[in-house]
Amino acid sequence: MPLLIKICGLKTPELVDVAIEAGADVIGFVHFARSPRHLDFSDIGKLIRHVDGRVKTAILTVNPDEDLLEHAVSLSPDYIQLHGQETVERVEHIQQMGVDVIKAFSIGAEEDLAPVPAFAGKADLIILDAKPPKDAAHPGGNGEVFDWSILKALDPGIKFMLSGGLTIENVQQAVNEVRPFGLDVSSGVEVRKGEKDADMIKEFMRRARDYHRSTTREIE
Ligand SMILES: O=C(O)c1ccccc1NCC(=O)[C@H](O)[C@H](O)COP(=O)(O)O
Repeated sequence: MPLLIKICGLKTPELVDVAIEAGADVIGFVHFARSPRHLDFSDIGKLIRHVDGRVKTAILTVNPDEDLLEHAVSLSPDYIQLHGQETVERVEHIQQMGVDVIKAFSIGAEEDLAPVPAFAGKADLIILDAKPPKDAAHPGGNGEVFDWSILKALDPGIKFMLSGGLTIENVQQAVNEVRPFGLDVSSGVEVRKGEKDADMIKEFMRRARDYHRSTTREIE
C-alpha cells in the first residue's frame, strides 16, 4: 500500500504546485494565529480553489469553536485537522457537517497513547506528532522528534501517520523503524520557520517514496 504523505503549512500557490508535482497526497493549511504558517480563511479559500481537487486538502485548527468550524467547512476542504484536546464526540460532530477529520495527538511518553484507541475507526486519519516543548507558541509544527520506540505499545491494528521533526535526513529511518501508514511534515522542508523550500519538498518526497517502494518490494 502506498505511503500517504501530507505536507503541512504551505502558504503560496507556487509551493502548493511543487508539493502536488512532487507527489504529496494531502496539503495542509494552518489556521492558528500564533503559528508562522497561519493563513486567514480568505487566503486558505483561494489556495483550496487553486488545488482544485488535484490532491486532498486539510485545514488545521486547534480546539475550534462552532463559528470557526462553520467557516472552515464552508471552504470545502477534504479534511479538518484537529490539533488540540478535541473529543471523539467533536470528531463525529464535524463529520456530520460533511467533512472528514484528521485527529492529531502529541506523543512524549507511552501514557500519551492512551486516548488514541478511542479515536481509531472514528477519526478518518490519525496523526501521531511530537509533544511540543513547554515554552512552544503552538502545539505542532515545532520540528521536534519523539522517541518512536514508544509506538511499540500501540495496538498494531491502528493505522496512523507519523509526524514530528521528519526531515530529508531521517525520513527513511522513520519509515524503516516505524512502518507508518503515512507521514506528515512541516519544519523539515523549511529553510526558516514558516518558509517552505521547493527543493527540500521534492527531496523529502523522493526519499520517502523511493525508500518505501524499495522496501515494500523486498517484503512482497
Ligand atoms: O504547523 C504549525 O504551525 C501548527 C500550529 C498549530 C498546531 C499544529 C501545527 N502543525 C501541525 C502539523 O500538522 C505539522 O505538520 C506537524 O506538527 C509536524 O510538524 P514538524 O515537526 O514541524 O514537521
